[in-house]
Amino acid sequence: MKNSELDKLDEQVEKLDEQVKDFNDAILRGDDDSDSDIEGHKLMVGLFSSWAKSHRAKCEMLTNKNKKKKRKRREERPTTHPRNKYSENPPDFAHLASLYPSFKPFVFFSRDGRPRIDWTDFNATRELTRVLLLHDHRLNWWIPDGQLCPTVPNRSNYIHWIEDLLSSDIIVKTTSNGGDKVRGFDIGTGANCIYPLLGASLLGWSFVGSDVTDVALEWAEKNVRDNPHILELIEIRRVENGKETLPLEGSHNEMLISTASKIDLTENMGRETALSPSSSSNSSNLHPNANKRYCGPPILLGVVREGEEFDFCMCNPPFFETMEEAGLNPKTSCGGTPMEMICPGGERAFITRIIEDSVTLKHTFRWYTSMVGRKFNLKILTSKLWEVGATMVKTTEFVQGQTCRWGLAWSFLPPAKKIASSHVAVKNNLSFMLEGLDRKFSAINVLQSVESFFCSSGALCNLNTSSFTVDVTTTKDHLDAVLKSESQHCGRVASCEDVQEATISSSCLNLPPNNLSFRVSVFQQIPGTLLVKGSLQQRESQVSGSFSSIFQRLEEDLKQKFCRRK
Ligand SMILES: C[S@@+](CC[C@H](N)C(=O)[O-])C[C@H]1O[C@@H](n2cnc3c(N)ncnc32)[C@H](O)[C@@H]1O
Repeated sequence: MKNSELDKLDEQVEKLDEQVKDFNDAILRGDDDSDSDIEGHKLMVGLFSSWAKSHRAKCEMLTNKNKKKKRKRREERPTTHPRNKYSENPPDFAHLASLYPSFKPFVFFSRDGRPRIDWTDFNATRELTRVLLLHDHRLNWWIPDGQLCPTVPNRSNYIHWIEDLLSSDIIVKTTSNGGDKVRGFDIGTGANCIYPLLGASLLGWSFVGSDVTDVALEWAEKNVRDNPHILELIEIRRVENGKETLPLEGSHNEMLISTASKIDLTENMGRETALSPSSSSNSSNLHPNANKRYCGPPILLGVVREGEEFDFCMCNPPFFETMEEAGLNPKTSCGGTPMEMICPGGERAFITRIIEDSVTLKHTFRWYTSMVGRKFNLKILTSKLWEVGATMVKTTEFVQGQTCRWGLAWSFLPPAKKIASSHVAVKNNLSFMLEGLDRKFSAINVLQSVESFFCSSGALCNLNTSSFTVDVTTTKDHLDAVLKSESQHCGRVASCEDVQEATISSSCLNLPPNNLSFRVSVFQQIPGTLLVKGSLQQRESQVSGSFSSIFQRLEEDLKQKFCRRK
């Protein structure tokens, strides 16, 4: 409700109150109307007045609530990746216009004096992308009219997220790929070839970029050739279309098949997911496209060559099923032809095929990743990944203006054994695996044990069985007590691999003066394996050392209680 509407309600309440006053005066004066009439009117108006007041109060409460909700949503929204060139310095249109005359005609100044471009003008968005790639990345770039035009800040986020995945220790590192050299595979690189261009110029990665259409292949190759400094790093590869064809606009439904092929991933998945324990398989049947299968050209299988290995694959899939769906955002014009934007079954079918391929290709890639356009699909795809035995599934959110997309990553490599080790002591997020769990133990038993581990020292704990989390708040004294009591198990602790950390005593810890608040979450990985994650709520670096130590103690405690000795 707007403030002007609240003002109107105020006016009405005021008028009704005035009428009640008039009636009171009339009664006091003993006016001609019979007393009972006046009393009746007064009662009615009085009732109206109190109804209007309570209605007004409710409206105000709702308005405030909505405002708070909106503010909270804005604050909670993840921002640009911190290493993204544009996170602190968004593109300065006026400056770019002064440097690049071809960009100048597209820049205008709004009433508040800020330089703007018309996001619904394809030529403007294409020219912006061209000058940003040239100015900030020294890349020569162009695409023909109507082809999908990428926004540089947004595409950079995906590259930096992959960089994070590759540098994290959550899955074992493979060395077969020649040490530090990173090699990626961009599924559907498009005419714009944006990911290989950014990955090669920002980070020196090499790429295979695949595509199916002549125009994409021709222009991707041209964009690579026009940048001789990274020419050697990028190979553009044609996907042979074979017998299967991409849909013509409006005719895709006939091309969808619902019968099982080599692995039927469209079956119900009756299992909790790490993303949301409540996103059960049944939800997959709510969607009209639940069982539609991708039947276009090959994606990875048949395109990746014998003996090839990659650190990652990435994909900005054709998100939509129809062009009507694709053109839903009237606020921007980033182009996009049917071949780029749509596929039978939409993104869910396309990514499901990547998952199927990954089950066969397994360790050919260290990380498989894809963008996902709908949160609903993210949940379903995450379920599928656990079902097919991925050892690790990670998700993230990419926000660009009003558009929200998700990143999905998975791997079949073994998770790294000891994640809470000394070199990650300064991190705010820690995790470890509980492997070889006895059948009789579930995630709930582990959660309860986490709760009693901290509660026994007087720490405040809040166990939430629907989100599978325990929120812990400890004071310095509680923390001291936990660490002291645990150090009594020193004989056992000292015998474990990470002697360096196990010998830390509570007295030599730099305990934080204030409370330490963190969340412990438990996720089902595969049967008999749980992932335990700890997220520190504070950002101060001085508390993360204590957090790491306490988390290490928790790991020892849980492993002793739940894991079978090998
Ligand atoms: C949404 S566009 C992404 C283009 C570019 N990567 C980007 O982010 O702007 C999807 C691309 O996938 C391509 N494509 C569709 N099916 C494919 C397949 N089976 N293998 C490789 N590319 C495919 C389309 O031709 C299109 O260029």
